[in-house]
Amino acid sequence: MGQAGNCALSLAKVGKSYGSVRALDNLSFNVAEGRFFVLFGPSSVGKTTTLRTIAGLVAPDRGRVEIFGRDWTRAPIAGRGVSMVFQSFALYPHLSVYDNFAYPLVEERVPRSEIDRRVRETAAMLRLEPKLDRRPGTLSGGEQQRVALGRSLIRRPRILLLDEPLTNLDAKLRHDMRAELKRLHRQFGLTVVYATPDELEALSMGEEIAVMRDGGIVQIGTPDQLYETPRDLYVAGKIGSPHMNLIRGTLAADGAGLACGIGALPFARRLGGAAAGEAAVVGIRPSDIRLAGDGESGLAARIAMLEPLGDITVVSVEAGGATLRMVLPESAASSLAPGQAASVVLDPARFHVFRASSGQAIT
Ligand SMILES: Nc1ncnc2c1ncn2[C@@H]1O[C@H](COP(=O)(O)OP(=O)(O)OP(=O)(O)O)[C@@H](O)[C@H]1O
Repeated sequence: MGQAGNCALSLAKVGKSYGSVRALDNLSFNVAEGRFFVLFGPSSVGKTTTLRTIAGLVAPDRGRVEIFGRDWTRAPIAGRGVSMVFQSFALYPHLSVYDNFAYPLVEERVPRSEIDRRVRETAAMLRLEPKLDRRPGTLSGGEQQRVALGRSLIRRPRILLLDEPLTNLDAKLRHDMRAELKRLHRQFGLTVVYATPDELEALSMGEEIAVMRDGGIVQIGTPDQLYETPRDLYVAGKIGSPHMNLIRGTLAADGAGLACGIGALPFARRLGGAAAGEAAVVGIRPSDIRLAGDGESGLAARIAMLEPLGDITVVSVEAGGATLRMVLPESAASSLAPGQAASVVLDPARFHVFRASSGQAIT
């Protein structure tokens, strides 16, 4: 975790509509200074509109935006100390890397010698010193992305907004840039708000992740919190790969288990606050299912499919009309074959139980 200091950014009940489209709906969250904060959700969920609202490019219809304790809801863009890197890098193609970096400072009428010092400092930070004379068109995608970052960083923003900055890069470069961004964040204690639809990016970079849906936030937490205690089925389905297995059924009269197609699933402990006979969904992570040991009783199943992924294998089994996915070490899966009978054990201590009606977790 970054140092949880002052509140760098606070959005309270922000709303923004475009005609009948509610881009942002009662959106609230705080970001502590120095934090790497991720807005995570699929396309059209409102991530870009949120960033544009923070940057001052969008005026919200309702709510309040505070940056370091000051109200910026209806204030102009300038002076916020916020800089945004867009998904399309939007570099000046006819200018060298040096001049792309220098441009924002020239606009701010910073003295020439100071510009030169900061351009070189920024280039060093992004390992772009040998490329300063080149034009963007002659750089690789990753280098262009670093130039776009540099152009934002050179203004020394207090808050850096990144809108799906790695989308246009190939897989290897994305990996390198994730590490690069984390390094920059750590080294300079930047406050970052990072929008992405990519689960891996969100989990690997975010110290805190806001899971967005329909212009609002469903849950905010650390990667561990979202993984261990998803608030509802939406979050449960978005965090964790392969996805959580979902088994539908009805709650037993004593709240101590689920009656479902694969039989009675006893819970590790009785659930309070749930009605007997209520339709419910039990979620089980693929890593919380294993093969039964010798002589151990388990659920009768049949191997349906094996997906080897190096060290681990994703094994799909069929049991009682349901398909369950489990993750096994490669060594444990190597002797398995599709069609073979298997006995599997589900860990009741790791069950996640949700109301079928609302999708909310029952705790
Ligand atoms: N200027 C605009 N005019 C009309 N509708 C808009 C405008 N900006 C955003 N919207 C709509 O608001 C909703 C949220 O858009 P937004 O770009 O914030 O989503 P997003 O989560 O960033 O999506 P993506 O991952 O595809 O970039 C969408 O339905 C979008 O079509």
